[in-house]
Order: sequence, then C-alpha cells, then structure tokens
Amino acid sequence: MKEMKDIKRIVVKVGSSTITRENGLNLRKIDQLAMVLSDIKNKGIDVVLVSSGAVSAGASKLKMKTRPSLMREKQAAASVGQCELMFIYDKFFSQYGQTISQLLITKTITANETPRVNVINTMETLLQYGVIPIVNENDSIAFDEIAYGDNDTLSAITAYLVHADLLVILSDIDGLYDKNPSKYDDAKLIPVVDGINSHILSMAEDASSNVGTGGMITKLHAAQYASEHNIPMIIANGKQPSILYDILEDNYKGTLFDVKEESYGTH
Ligand SMILES: Nc1ncnc2c1ncn2[C@@H]1O[C@H](COP(=O)(O)OP(=O)(O)O)[C@@H](O)[C@H]1O
Ligand SMILES: N[C@@H](CCC(=O)OP(=O)(O)O)C(=O)O
Repeated sequence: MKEMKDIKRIVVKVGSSTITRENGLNLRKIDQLAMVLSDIKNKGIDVVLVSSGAVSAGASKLKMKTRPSLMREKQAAASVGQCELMFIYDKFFSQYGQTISQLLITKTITANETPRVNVINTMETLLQYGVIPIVNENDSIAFDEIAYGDNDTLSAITAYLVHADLLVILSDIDGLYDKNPSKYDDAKLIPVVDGINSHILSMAEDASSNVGTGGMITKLHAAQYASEHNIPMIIANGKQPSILYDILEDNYKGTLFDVKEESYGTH
C-alpha cells in the first residue's frame, strides 16, 4: 500500500467501549485522544473523528441501571449523552489549541444527493479551516446505528465522503483474530487482510461487552465498504491512543485491510 508518510487525511473511529467507563465518560482516554489527534493535525494531516459513546454517556447521566433496550430510551440517552460528549471533547481539544465541530449524520446520506453534497461541502470547508470535525449518528432521528450498533459503517461512509487516505478503527481489541478472542485463548491476530471473503467473515462475532454494540462483524462490513471505495482500513486497540503515532510510522500492532496502491486515496 501507499506509504504511511504520504497519508494526508485520516478518519479515526472510537467505539463506546474505548471512551466510556461504567459510570460515565473515560476522561483520561478522551484527553489522550484529543492530545494525539491535535498533534497529528499539527503535523499537517487532516483529521476527522467518528465517535460513539452518546448512548452510554447519556445512560450514565440519566442514571439508567443498564444500557437502555427500548429505542426511545436509547434515543433519549443519545440526546443527553451527545451534549456531554461534545462538551468534554471541546474542553480537551481546546486545551490543545484545536477547534472541533459536531456533525450528526445518517447512513442514508449517501443515497440522497442534496444532503450528501451539503455534508461533503461542510466537511471540506471545516477541514480547510483546520477544524477536526467530530461525527456521530443522528441517533434521535435515525435508528439504524443504535438498533444494530454500527458506527463502524458510518466511519467508512465518512471516510468515503471526505476521500480519506486511511480509516482507523480504534476498538477494545488489537484487531481481527482468527476466532473470537474473548472466547478462545488460542485466537491469533491477523496482521493483514488482502480481501474480505466468506472465510474472513466467518471469523467475526458480535461484541461480548455490554457497552460496545457492533462487535467485529460490523467492523468487517466497514472494511468491505472502505475497500470498495479504495480506502485502506486498520483496526487497532484504542487503550493507548498514541498507537495512532505507531500507525503513521508503520510500526503498529493491529489488522490492516489493504487496498491496491494504484487506486489508493486522493490526497
Ligand atoms: N474474530 C474476532 N476478532 C476480534 N474481536 C472479535 C472477534 N469476534 C468477536 N469479537 C468481539 O468484538 C469486540 C469488539 O467490538 P465492540 O465491543 O463492538 O467494540 P467497539 O466498542 O470498539 O466498537 C471484541 O472485544 C470481541 O469481543
Ligand atoms: N451513535 C451511538 C453509536 C453506537 C455504536 O455503534 O457504538 P460502538 O459499537 O461503540 O461503536 C452512540 O453514540 O452511542
């Protein structure tokens, strides 16, 4: 694939399990993430963050006993949690001199030309102004994501909309294993996937945690979507956001879903 030093635009997705704790947001993790992303931006790389966590943060703030299962409760939690999430992101990114913005989109955006063009224009303009846009599903009006837990696909759609050179999904796991590592101790990490076929798909299961929702299956769907649009994707562990430096130095632990170099990226 194209060398990491040539990456000019990156989309990073963080899952709920990475940025939340049992009783609210993981402030330490969000602070580290804001620092690393601001630093990468200062290196001259355009950054877009796709962040989950609204439902989980909202459920904590509303003192719900468990992650809500009713759609309207999830949507109410997302509405509360999204505020909290952006407030905290703004606080930490501001500390590092970085301006952020919020974009709430839906997966249907790709099928509808007018909103699609508007979102593309908005993101391009924000990136020209040096902003780090933070994207989430508009959970209160569209429920695909919180019904199926698929901000992973949303991140691949975002990468396509901004013509990213690379999509990185930071998860609670090091990457794709040949079988579910939370069930099998002998599961082995797969460092590179050259194409998603039924064998690769059969390795993935859903999430074992009660915060993350999509599991590995939705990450493979995201990888499929990204590779159809010639965007390489990496799954890596978000427990240390500094892994993003390792990725850009091409010296990381994770799974790369590779694409052919000649058709790769536009920046
Ligand atoms: N083959 C596999 N390789 C890695 N993880 C897997 C696999 N199959 C299922 N999983 C599960 O998927 C989880 C990651 O998904 P999820 O919890 O939804 O993360 P996130 O919140 O980051 O989106 C892992 O922690 C693991 O339990
Ligand atoms: N839009 C929802 C996303 C839910 C979701 O996909 O979560 P995750 O599996 O943690 O990426 C939220 O912000 O809570």
